[in-house]
Amino acid sequence: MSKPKQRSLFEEDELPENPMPWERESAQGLYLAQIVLNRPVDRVFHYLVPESMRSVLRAGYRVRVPFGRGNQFVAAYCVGVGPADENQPSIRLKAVEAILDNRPLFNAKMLKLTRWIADRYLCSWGQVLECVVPAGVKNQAGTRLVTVFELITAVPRAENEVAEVISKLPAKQRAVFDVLKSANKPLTLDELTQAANCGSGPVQSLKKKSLIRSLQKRVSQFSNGDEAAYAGIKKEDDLQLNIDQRRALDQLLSAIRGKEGSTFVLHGVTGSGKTEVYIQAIREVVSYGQQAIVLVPEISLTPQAIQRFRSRFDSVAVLHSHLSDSDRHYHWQNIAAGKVQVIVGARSAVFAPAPHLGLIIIDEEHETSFKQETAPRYHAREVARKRSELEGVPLILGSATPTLNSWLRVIEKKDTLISMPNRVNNLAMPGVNIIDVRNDARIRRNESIGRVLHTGMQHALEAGGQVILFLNLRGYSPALWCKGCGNSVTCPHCEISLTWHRDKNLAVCHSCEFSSQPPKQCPRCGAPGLRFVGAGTQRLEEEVRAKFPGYSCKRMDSDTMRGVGSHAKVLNAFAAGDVDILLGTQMIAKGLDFPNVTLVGVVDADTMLHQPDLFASERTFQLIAQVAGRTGRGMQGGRVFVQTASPAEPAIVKAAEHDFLGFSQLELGHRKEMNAPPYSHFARVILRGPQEERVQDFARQLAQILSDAASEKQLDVQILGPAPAPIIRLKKYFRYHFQLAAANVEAILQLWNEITDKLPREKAIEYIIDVDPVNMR
Ligand SMILES: Nc1ncnc2c1ncn2[C@@H]1O[C@H](COP(=O)(O)OP(=O)(O)OP(=O)(O)O)[C@@H](O)[C@H]1O
Ligand SMILES: [Zn+2]
Repeated sequence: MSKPKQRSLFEEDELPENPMPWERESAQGLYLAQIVLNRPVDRVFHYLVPESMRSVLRAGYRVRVPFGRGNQFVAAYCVGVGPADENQPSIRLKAVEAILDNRPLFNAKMLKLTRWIADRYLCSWGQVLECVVPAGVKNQAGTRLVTVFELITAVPRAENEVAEVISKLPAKQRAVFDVLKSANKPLTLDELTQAANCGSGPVQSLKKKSLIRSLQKRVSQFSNGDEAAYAGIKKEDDLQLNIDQRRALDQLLSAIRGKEGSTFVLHGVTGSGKTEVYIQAIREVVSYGQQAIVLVPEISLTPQAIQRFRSRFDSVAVLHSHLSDSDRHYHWQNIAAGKVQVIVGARSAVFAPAPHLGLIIIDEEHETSFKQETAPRYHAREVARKRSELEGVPLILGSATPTLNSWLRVIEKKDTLISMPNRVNNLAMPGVNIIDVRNDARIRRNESIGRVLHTGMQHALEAGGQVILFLNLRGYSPALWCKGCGNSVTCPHCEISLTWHRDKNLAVCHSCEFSSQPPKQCPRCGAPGLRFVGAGTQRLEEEVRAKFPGYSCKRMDSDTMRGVGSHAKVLNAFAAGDVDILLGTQMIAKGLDFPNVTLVGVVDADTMLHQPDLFASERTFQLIAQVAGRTGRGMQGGRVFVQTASPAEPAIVKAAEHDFLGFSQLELGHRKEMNAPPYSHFARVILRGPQEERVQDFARQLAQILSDAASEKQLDVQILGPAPAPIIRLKKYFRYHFQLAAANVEAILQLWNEITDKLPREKAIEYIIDVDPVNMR
């Protein structure tokens, strides 16, 4: 693998002042661009820079180059330019064919950051760069090329000659000429003919006389989405901070003023007012003319959350997944031009091209959606950490339930803890009751709402409060079960139970979206009469409507929330009190701040618990603590009922006690014993292919090679597995996996880099590597 040379990689001013003799020599001859492509191979290619591009082309530009034997033109990224060095054979070099944008897409810091991601997550630089630039920017969405006309000023003719030609122009041509002259900028044909009140003839004549010329110009036609976004939003003053908030802010301000690239873990209980602290910290950097990036989970990009930022700052760009290419391009340009104060967005907003970044914030830092599941498999938290270091700006990781990863860094004093242990306005944390449903007659009858939760809901609703019910399974029933053979019906392509969606009468695979009419007989044993067992949100909704007929109920899950704006509609209705009971999946678990919610029900706390997953306990704790946090945010207080069949489970008990410290101590103890993350790093190699045996064999082969290489190179990396992946069959492929485990991630990276070129290939078998995986399926 040819690693790029650091010397001429970034900006020209980083070149050594006194080049070596051979460099001086070749500098007179060849000028080369270092080019990376969106391919899985991490290699830098050298291309000649034609004379005409020399003064323009720099690192950070997107270019078009001929590639491969057929010399197909492909888009690629220039990561460095400079004179060829003596090792560079000059013959047979191809040349850059075109520069694709009129300004570089990356500055030196972004190039360093993306190079770091490629190294840290074992993918190619080109893949990272490709992922960082939105499609709308690449295809220049929302812009078009138009022909414009301008005066030719530098004419190679004597001035009096020109004056004479002009004085002899017919009236209409003269009018066109004068319009252009007084406009002092290029005009389109329409603009020109309208202002000169003529047809296109005179324009063409002037062109023939070489007095004017036409050229192509790219113009934007962005619809001004921002005005609409700001319509109806009243500007609001910052709140008066309470003591905890004040203390938190002061700590942050001193880091901001000291230009420290350090990380703060803001551990504030649910409802402690973290957002207000973020806002006032942003206020400081905005006052210096700098920008702030706020990362939030996609599902937390609620209208309520967006409004909180828009009501405080004049220009907030919200980057969510429903943006059109053109809107995304518009925001990118505005951000790059420094016109945006605050960028709020999901994972990929960590790459926002803010020119004067002052602060990065990650809210709900425990969310797994900050990890990207396709190449480049980066974690936005780690990328943000690196970016903050490179830019010398603080990073804030906020959560009521920080990850154990972040928490260990606090314990080890690598990051700084800021605590906000109390809710605002002296509100109490809600009381949480753990309900053991093992002996509940209703649950035994296959209902979802047990006796205690039912009574609780009744009281809350009668007192005029609102209720949130949380269930992490969508669909009607998560399984179609056969009495005959005791199996449930699985997807024909995946080893996953089909979920019955009653509204469409379809059995759906939640992994590959395969769907079919539910079979009448068991596909395995042929017995008739399959039973729908268990409950998802659809069935829960039905039960709620039947049991609480006088109250209005809305379901929020990815089935009901497909349309753009559907999310906003339901939340607005809930805020207005038009909805009494809101039920749903993860979507309703985070960030919502509705003071009238007096009861939260966790319908089944065990769904997360029994996953064959290292993080099952941590996720269960986070989820319950977060859902519980949605209540007691007003003067009426609030209660939480957690239904479970494992009432003694520490993750559940600690969440019920709002005891993050206790939970983290316990769980970190376990992890340490097992030498598991965050005490070690994992990289997961996942293989897939159409034939199980061959996938298994190949997995063994790879694992052996890696294990041999580790002992040969004396790298302290353990190979765990291979074993069938928890979902052994997915989308028609059989899957096996193994882990590389080490105390330091560098050892894993080094081992992989040593061996990756030498790994065998097997037709029809693909494999990937996922460093610091969060998804173990
Ligand atoms: N200093 C303050 N005075 C009065 N109200 C405040 C103050 N700070 C925040 N609030 C209000 O408290 C509520 C909770 O704040 P916020 O949503 O920021 O909490 P949070 O810490 O982010 O909670 P969660 O982790 O549950 O999302 C909001 O309605 C906010 O407007
Ligand atoms: Zn499937």
